[in-house]
Amino acid sequence: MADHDFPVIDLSPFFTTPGAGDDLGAAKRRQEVIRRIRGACTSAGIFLIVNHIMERTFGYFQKTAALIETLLNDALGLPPDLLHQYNSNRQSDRMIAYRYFKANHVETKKIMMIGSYPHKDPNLFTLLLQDDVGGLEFLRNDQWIPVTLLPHSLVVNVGDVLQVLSNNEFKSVTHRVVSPNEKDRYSCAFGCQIGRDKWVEPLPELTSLIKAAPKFKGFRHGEFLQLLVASYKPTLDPNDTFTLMDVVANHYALPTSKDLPDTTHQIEI
Ligand SMILES: O=C(O)CCC(=O)C(=O)O
Ligand SMILES: [Fe+2]
Repeated sequence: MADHDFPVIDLSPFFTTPGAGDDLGAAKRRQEVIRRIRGACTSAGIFLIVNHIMERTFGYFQKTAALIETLLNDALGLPPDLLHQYNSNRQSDRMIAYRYFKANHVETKKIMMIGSYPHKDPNLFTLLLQDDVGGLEFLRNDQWIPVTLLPHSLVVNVGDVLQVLSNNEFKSVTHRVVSPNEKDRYSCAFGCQIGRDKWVEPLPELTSLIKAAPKFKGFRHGEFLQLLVASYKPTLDPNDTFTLMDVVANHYALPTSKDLPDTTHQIEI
């Protein structure tokens, strides 16, 4: 994927006032947004949104996440509001502010990663606000690709839970942050989470109801999180290899999931 075709999705059709003229045009533009979100989620699992209403508060992230959840719902062709009903308890959502120190703050520059090791987000999706320093990268076809930097944009990452609910239609994206050289980097992540006791399995609307085989067996989210923690072996030793275990693919994929990616990436840091 070349830098210029990183999916950048303009949400302005969702902020026009109904009745303010050209409603038909706005409806078409909304459909086009949903089509492009589907394209981004079925391939890279990551995209940028622009022209949303921008603030840095928890409430703002919650509102934006609710809109994104609706768009993901529609992009999967689900009955209206189904993802919202599945995930109506918002108590697990969380917002984290990060500071990544520039590389020459650490003892050796051989340690490339000091902030975020390669990982997939264990949630429905994450919204990410980053500054202009850069360093966020995602994995596609075994290549690390920098996420395009655009002022006033938010990154949307598909997470593991959405990959399973969608029966592998949407891909959870592997990403990392490479520590900056010149300046410290600041970012803010909002995770659209589910509770630990929530049951996760491919949605019947995308399996039994359309006579498609489920590609994952069901699991309790808390059990999945435990396996995930046990499988993470990050290290600050530059000679070590960090092994990223894809818990979803390794523990829950059913033999029908022929199109699942490789289960383990060996990543040199
Ligand atoms: O700081 C970033 O850009 C990435 C943070 C991240 O990957 C996460 O919170 O899951
Ligand atoms: Fe992440």
